[in-house]
Order: sequence, then structure tokens, then C-alpha cells
Amino acid sequence: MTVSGGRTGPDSPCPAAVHTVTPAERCLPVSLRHVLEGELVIIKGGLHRGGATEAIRRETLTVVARALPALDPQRVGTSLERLHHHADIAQIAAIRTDLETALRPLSETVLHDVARALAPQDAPLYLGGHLGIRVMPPLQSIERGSEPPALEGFLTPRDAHVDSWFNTAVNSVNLWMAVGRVRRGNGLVFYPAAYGRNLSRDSHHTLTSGQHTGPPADIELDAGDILLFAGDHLHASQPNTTDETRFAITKRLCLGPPHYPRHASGWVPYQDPRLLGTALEPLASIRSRLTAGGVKDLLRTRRLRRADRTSSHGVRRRASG
Ligand SMILES: O=C(O)CCC(=O)C(=O)O
Ligand SMILES: [Fe+2]
Repeated sequence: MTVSGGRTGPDSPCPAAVHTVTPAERCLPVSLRHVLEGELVIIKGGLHRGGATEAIRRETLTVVARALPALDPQRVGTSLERLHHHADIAQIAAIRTDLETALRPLSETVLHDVARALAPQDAPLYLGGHLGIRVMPPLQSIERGSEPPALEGFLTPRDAHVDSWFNTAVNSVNLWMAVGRVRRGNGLVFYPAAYGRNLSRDSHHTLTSGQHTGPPADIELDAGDILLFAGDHLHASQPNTTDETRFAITKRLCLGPPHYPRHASGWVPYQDPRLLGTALEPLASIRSRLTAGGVKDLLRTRRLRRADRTSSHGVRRRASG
């Protein structure tokens, strides 16, 4: 693991507080309270537990083979990092979308496994429904103007932001799992000096310029490492200037019941895993639903359903009339 900073601006390199832990058989010695206080934690090889890294890569290769039937599987081999040599940006976008379905069960299993190994903490854990499949090809392999819109942070880089500006709880911890290796030039950067500060953003939910954030720190990971960070750490994708496609998966959990910011643009549920597999399972996400964000989301969904029904009625009437 390497942490370095000072890529831009006049600030001197900022040593991010990074703590590396090696997982023991059943337990991960990590304080999520410290993570929420700003510590960045790398669980070395955390995704290798139960063979998850290999299983994810295998499943991904199956999806790639299905999406690119003309491609000789030998040519991709096991090297997902070379995906951009075989597929253009539209094909990579389609593969990424397919992976959202193909990798969902495995990612859930990993989240539950990591959460079990992290317990006990000083508050119960709530597990997020979010799944981020982040496949980022080198920028130079993307023809200008051909990037699919609305995939910032998932296919193309996302500028500096904190996660609760989107749909995440303010007390959520991001499990950023490196499926392939992450190097300087294709990973994430953090602005540790900005943590906990009141930051302003634009309508695109990214940081407005001119605010003091201190120097960025970037982090290198080996395939299979899991980086834990507070979602409200200011962070950004590094535009991929390497010659490798970078692949990470994100899941999230909360320490204690989720708290949503008032001005979030969306909402995701978090489940109480203690209720899963019991008669109370239907109530597992109640703590997140009975919040202002959850109620707003319910009303929004109802409105959309009603609008959908009205327009399909209209279509039927028009069609039959
Ligand atoms: O992987 C990336 O480049 C963006 C990740 C991110 O913003 C997140 O996981 O919250
Ligand atoms: Fe983020």
C-alpha cells in the first residue's frame, strides 16, 4: 500500500491517516468509529476471504465472454485490466450494466461476511442496498464525446464530492473493494484536510471550486484489498491516466441507524442484519424507511407509479380508441 499526496496546488503533501490491517480468520480488527472520524483503513486482501476476488473475476469474465461472443476468451485470459483493448466504451458500459445483476448476490455475501467479521462495534451495523460497479478504462481509450452520460464515478471519473450529497447516509462507511490492482493514476484521491468541513457544491453534486481542501492523497491497492472510508470524506476519482482498466466494487454499511442529510438527491435503504432470517425480516429496513429521506422516497416512488399508470392508461385508451 502506498499513500502519497501533493499532486496539485501549493500545499505540501498531506499524510492521510491510513491504517492497514491484516484480516484474522474470523475477525477484522477495525474501529468503524475511527473510520467515521476520518481514518482510512485498508483491509489487506480482505476480498480474498472465502475466495471472493477470484469468484468475482470469474463471473466477470463470463459476462465479458457473453457480451463479446466474437472474442477468443484466450485473448482476454484472466486480464480484466486489458478489457479496453477488446471492447469500446459502449461495450464496456453494457458489460458494466450486466455486472450489476451478475455480481449482486456475491457482493451481498461479501458485505454480510465483512460485517460479521467487523462486529462487535460500539453500535449495531446496518447494511446498505447500494452496489457500485466501477469499471474505469484509461481516458485515452475513450473517444471524446462517446462517453455514455450519467455514468460518472462508475465508468468515467467523478469530481470531488461527499457521498451524502447523493443518496448515502451521513454515517455510512464505504467498502471500496479492489477487484484488480489500483495504482497511482487510476484510483481514488482523498482530501483529508477537508474532512468534517462544511463544503459547498454545485447542482451536479460536486465541489465548487475555490474552497480550501488541502492536498489530495492517493492510495494504491492490490487486487483483493478493501479500502474503508467514511462516505463523507471528500474524495474524487483519479482520471485514469494508466494503461489499465481499473475495476472496483462498492458496498456500504452504517454504524448505528442511518441518518440522511436533508438535502440529499436520493435515498437508499439499509437493513438491520439481526432481523434477516427471522420472522421480523420484513422490518429489516424499517429504521431507514422511517426517516424523512425514506418517506420522501416513498412519496416519490408512488408519484412515479401513478404517473406511469396514468400514461399507460392513456396509451391503452388511445390504442383502443
Ligand atoms: O471509484 C470511483 O472512482 C468513485 C468511487 C466513489 O466515489 C465512491 O465509491 O463513493
Ligand atoms: Fe463517492
